[in-house]
Amino acid sequence: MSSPKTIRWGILATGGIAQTFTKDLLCDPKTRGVDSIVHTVVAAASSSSAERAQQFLKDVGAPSDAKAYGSYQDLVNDENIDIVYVATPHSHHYQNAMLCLEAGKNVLCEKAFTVNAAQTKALIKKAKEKDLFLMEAVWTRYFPLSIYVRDLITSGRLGPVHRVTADLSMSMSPETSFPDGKHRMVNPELAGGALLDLGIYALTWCFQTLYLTQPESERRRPSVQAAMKLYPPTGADEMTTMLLTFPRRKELGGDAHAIATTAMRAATDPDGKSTAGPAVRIQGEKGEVQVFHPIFRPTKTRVVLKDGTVEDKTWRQPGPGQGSGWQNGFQDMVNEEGEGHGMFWEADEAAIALVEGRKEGRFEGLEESLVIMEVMDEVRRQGGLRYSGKIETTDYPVDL
Ligand SMILES: NC(=O)C1=CN([C@@H]2O[C@H](COP(=O)(O)OP(=O)(O)OC[C@H]3O[C@@H](n4cnc5c(N)ncnc54)[C@H](OP(=O)(O)O)[C@@H]3O)[C@@H](O)[C@H]2O)C=CC1
Ligand SMILES: O=C1OC[C@@H](O)[C@H](O)[C@H]1O
Repeated sequence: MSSPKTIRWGILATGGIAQTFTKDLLCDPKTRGVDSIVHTVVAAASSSSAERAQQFLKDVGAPSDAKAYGSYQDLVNDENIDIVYVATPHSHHYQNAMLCLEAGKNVLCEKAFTVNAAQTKALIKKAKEKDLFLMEAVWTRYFPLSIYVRDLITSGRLGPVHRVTADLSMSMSPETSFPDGKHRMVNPELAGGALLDLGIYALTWCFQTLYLTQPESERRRPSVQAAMKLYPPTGADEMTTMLLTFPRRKELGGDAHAIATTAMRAATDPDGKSTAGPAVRIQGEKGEVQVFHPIFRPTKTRVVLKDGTVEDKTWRQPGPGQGSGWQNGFQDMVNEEGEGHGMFWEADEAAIALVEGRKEGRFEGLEESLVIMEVMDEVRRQGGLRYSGKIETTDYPVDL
């Protein structure tokens, strides 16, 4: 067997998810059955200071020779980096990812990919022009649990799937959690709001079950009807409801419906024990598969079939992780002792793609990311949510 290829990561930004992701990168891939690659962190950059980047590298346990930069430009100039993970707020993804691509770096960029579809299109064009890898970091798509659910659909075990409902709602008060309105969840200057932050996971479940599972030539953009409730102090959306119709040929089951919902004040799982039921239901002619909250990092599925079958499964993340989960200003997530968080699956996918010379992820290609952005554009149009010109623009570079 040939020795594993080392992929050298640069981390752009040092906030909450950058920490969680980087700790996961440093979990040994062999513990999850991956032996063709290993990850290393060669540098991190903070827009605030090199000292902050240095502290970050220490906190995550990066190799002692990893470089700390005080600007994103310095990071992308580093010739020892194979791929950059972009972990800034939504508003900054377009400018930051473009900075990386312009400098010839492959990119894994946090969700939501960009603020709008035009920006996603421009990134795709640039990546193709430069022959670089580009992927939206929708980590959940790469979980074994997601692969299992998609296999249930494509194997025909559920029969033709006609409807999917998916909800990610958090049970919190924005007034209490974000009193000054500056947090990225509610701040329009950071492209905040429920849709781009949380609703994208509800859409992810609709898309990975009703779109990705279709033969490529049969995938069609769904039509959309949407309602949005805006949060008066800032104008970001606090609750968004989407009804999608996925066009499908009669022989493949005909049109399928999906309802994707997200809200700050309501709760998918009020008691934290799933007593209220599943967060996602994928319903076919022979029965359904259910996925339980939280749908960004689910650990539990249930298959319920008309023939009386009930199959429960628990999906723990491999380790050895640094145990902590993460804390993002309104919600803590504590992992089981020794577990990783689960962000390594997407990192493995990106690394393996680099080794294989692929330019996109397998479980959410760039075309699908673009269609999802188009859907979110339409939802925002119907709901009356527009961000400032400076963060909706495709101009580059723009100082944010
Ligand atoms: N996949 C997942 O599970 C999760 C994904 N996310 C996504 O990750 C991204 C970042 O979220 P999160 O890490 O929670 O956010 P944080 O606010 O914790 O971190 C964002 C970082 O971005 C950098 N940054 C650059 N410009 C700005 C600015 N104007 N305002 C604020 N920060 C800025 C800062 O790093 P520095 O000073 O070092 O430059 C900051 O620490 C978002 O896209 C979010 O949707 C978030 C949580 C979970
Ligand atoms: O991606 C995410 O997943 C978990 C949420 O709590 C977080 O706000 C969001 O950005």
